[in-house]
Amino acid sequence: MKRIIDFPKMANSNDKIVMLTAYDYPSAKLAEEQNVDMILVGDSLGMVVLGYDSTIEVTVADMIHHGKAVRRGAPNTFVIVDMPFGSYHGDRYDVLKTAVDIFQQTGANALKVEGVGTTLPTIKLMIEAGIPVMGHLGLQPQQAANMGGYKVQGRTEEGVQKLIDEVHQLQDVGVFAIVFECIPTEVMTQLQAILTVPSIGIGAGPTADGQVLVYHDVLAYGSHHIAKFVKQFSNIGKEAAKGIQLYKDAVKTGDFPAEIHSFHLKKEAGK
Ligand SMILES: Nc1nc(=O)c2c([nH]1)NC[C@@H]1CN(c3ccc(C(=O)N[C@@H](CCC(=O)O)C(=O)O)cc3)CN21
Ligand SMILES: CC(C)C(=O)C(=O)O
Ligand SMILES: [Mg+2]
Repeated sequence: MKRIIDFPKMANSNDKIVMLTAYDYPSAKLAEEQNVDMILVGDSLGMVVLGYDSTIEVTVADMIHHGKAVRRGAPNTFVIVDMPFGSYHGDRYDVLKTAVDIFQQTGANALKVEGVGTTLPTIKLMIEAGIPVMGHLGLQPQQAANMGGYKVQGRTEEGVQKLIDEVHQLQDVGVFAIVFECIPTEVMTQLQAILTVPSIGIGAGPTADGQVLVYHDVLAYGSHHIAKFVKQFSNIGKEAAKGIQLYKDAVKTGDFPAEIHSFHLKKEAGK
């Protein structure tokens, strides 16, 4: 497991950063084999893997459980683990303990936290303790209940100013990159003028230094809601359904198992 992997230094370069989520051993292995630049163990796992209808239900134990599996599947890729809902808004020394637990147990290269506000001193403390932190601005799914749902952010002058302030705050305490979720393309470009760390967009247009998407969205695996910013690059769900149907039919008809799948008693010598 590689604890020290240089974060791709691609801010304002033409080489885009490719980030993909993964939640278990096989998804992480596939992502690493295709050389994605970074893997995010997103708390979106609550929705696409565990079947909750928000990320609120996801626990620190869930993140550690899935983070460890991802690390086993992708030992040589830069892995970021999301801090889940409610795990980073308390006393900052309590939060540091939680962050250290997730960081140590998963073998992640960095942790990600949504938003800024009162968590700013906590983020600073985590970074001082040696945990690289990735920021996450714009739409913050853990705040959906406060934001009136999964809505595009930064569409008003006020909203843009808020984003500018938040970028400065995060950069000043030393985050190494920031995810921007669901903001207008023009606003992303405007923010890039003040950004000194790489921007990773999801629903933030084409100018960001990198892009991130959810594994199950990219591969059309599962029957979850598909946001406007998603492009499905293959259709695993359809392939999986086909395989299950063929298996079922083969068992029903008796075509499976065949002779090559069967075991026999050893033939005794002389018989
Ligand atoms: N499968 C999946 N993909 C994700 O990207 C994702 C999750 N799950 N779960 C956690 C969060 C939730 N996310 C979401 C979910 C829905 C929208 C969405 O539908 N947004 C509207 C915007 C409407 C508007 O304000 O105009 C859209 O139409 O895309 C956006 C982000 C992103 N994350
Ligand atoms: C959508 C990405 C950025 C995320 O935070 C997640 O997958 O949880
Ligand atoms: Mg997340």
